Amino acid sequence: MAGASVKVAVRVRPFNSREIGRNAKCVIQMQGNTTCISNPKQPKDGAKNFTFDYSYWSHTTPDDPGFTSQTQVYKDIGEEMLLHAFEGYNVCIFAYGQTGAGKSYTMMGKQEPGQEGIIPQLCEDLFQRTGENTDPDLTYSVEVSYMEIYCERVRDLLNPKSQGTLRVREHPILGPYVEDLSKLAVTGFTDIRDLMDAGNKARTVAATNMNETSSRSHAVFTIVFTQKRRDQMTSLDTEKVSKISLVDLAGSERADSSGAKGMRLKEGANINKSLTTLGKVISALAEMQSSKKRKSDFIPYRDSVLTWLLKENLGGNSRTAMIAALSPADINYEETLSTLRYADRAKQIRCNAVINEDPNAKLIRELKAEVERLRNLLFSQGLQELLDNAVNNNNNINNGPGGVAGASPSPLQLALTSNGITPENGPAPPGAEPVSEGDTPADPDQLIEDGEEREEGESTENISKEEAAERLMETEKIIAELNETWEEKLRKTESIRLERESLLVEMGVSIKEDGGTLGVFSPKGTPHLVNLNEDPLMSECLLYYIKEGVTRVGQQDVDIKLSGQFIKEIHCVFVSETNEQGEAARKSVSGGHSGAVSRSRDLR
Ligand SMILES: Nc1ncnc2c1ncn2[C@@H]1O[C@H](COP(=O)(O)OP(=O)(O)OP(=O)(O)O)[C@@H](O)[C@H]1O
Repeated sequence: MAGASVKVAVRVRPFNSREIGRNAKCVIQMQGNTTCISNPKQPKDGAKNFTFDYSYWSHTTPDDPGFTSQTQVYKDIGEEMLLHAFEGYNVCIFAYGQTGAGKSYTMMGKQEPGQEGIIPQLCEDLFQRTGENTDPDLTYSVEVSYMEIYCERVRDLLNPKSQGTLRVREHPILGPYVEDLSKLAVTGFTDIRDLMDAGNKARTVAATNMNETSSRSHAVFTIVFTQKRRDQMTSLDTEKVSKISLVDLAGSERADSSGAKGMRLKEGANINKSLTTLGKVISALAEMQSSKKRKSDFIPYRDSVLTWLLKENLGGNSRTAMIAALSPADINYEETLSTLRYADRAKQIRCNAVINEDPNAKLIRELKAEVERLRNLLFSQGLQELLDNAVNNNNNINNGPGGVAGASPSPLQLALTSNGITPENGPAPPGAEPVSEGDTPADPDQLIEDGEEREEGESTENISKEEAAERLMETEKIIAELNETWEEKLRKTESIRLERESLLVEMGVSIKEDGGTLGVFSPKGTPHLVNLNEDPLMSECLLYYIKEGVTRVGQQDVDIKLSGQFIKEIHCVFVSETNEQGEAARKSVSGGHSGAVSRSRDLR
């Protein structure tokens, strides 16, 4: 398995209504695994051919023999990656492409038969397979996290309490990770589907509140899949843990072609920072393969949060697949060509995946050794008294879980803070306000600085007492997390679920079914209107359900009349975001609009 290439697929979608309205021409052709793109402006320029592991033709309808369905894409890519996860490898599937090219459709899809994307199909398949297990010595556990990276900041999509930005940190043993990102225990497909829905909803709501659109953020859905086998003779357990990372990247269009201005342009620059860095990482990895000269420390993983967190998946310990989503339309020729080139480069990346056998025992051993080293260091700096206190009181490290990680401060934390050791960038001191957005951004510049000061895996010999104290707390917290029992994880998941539900009700984003009324409710007078539009360039309908009656949106009155579960009438005039020429597209809607209702059903 070592040295396997990144699997690369491209997929072309049908024309959307805007493209049909403009009489768009299809510039993509596919034959076997070859994709051909022709330049609409310079037919003489000749067509360009690219070969990938898969070229998926989804431009037509299922009755076309060459058509590739959601099921087929899952079978080729999702299932293969899931099987690698069962073998114990880390796996990653990421979707790349211009806004509206079909990334979310391929990854998430729609909640309609035959329209589910890779993520729900993979989750269902995972539980189908684990449910078929008849070996009493083999048990499985599944944990899920879902985060969004927007403008280089990380948000937890599953934990309503986590309102601000999470810190991206580096641990000398574990590598890059997101501090305090919730990892929720799930016991079946329904659990995971509910979390997926909750996360998608949180993503849309957050985007609406901040006047963004979800196409500007990267969404990373992670499944930690653990297989535990009991050896009857020794009564010892061995574990294989694989991390399944499923990534829906932000739209890849360049700022100038999306007509972005002002704030949008700035956002674009930040998003492009992640995507540009991803491009640089892919190029550097490809070059490393071809020249065999450069060392991996040349790869600019640290230059963006996205590449830093996906480090293992890009050329490291992972089996990785990339799906590039293509627009078929002539108007998008330049962007589509650039997507094809990007995908072509990704083909050259090779990853060195290894089976993650028994990492917990090894990890805990290594982490304990690290704690020992750090203690010795603090001891040598005259902090013996502090350490004695901590050792006497702290049973987190040596005697199993002393409580849920991230809950109250440990005796060691208290001892360190009472001795005035609260490192500048360390965890918040006990009783401190939660980290608010802007306080500790996951700033890649900071990551670079950190990297310059402390190289990966560097020993503890040369670090200051502040750093040692910080690292000690960090390691202690990680050990507590690793020691958490499955029951504790389930309890934590349930309490977060209850919090999430009550928060959504408070925010007015909930579904109430009293005699068929379906919508977004507002018990506290908070916004009645949630914009669930995913694609600003496709101006079919920007406004989604609300309460019956007139709602004022900016300068607009939106008048909605309901009939059972259907919007009977909707009257409004709205100005969409800029179209690709940078003009504001104005459109009025009136009359019945059942489409809006079917989208609002996605809120369920
Ligand atoms: N293969 C496909 N078959 C049918 N419809 C598709 C396909 N791919 C995309 N679409 C439709 O095209 C629209 C845009 O797709 P999608 O939202 O997946 O784009 P995206 O690349 O994720 O955009 P964004 O960057 O905004 O998230 C959606 O309405 C989606 O349902």
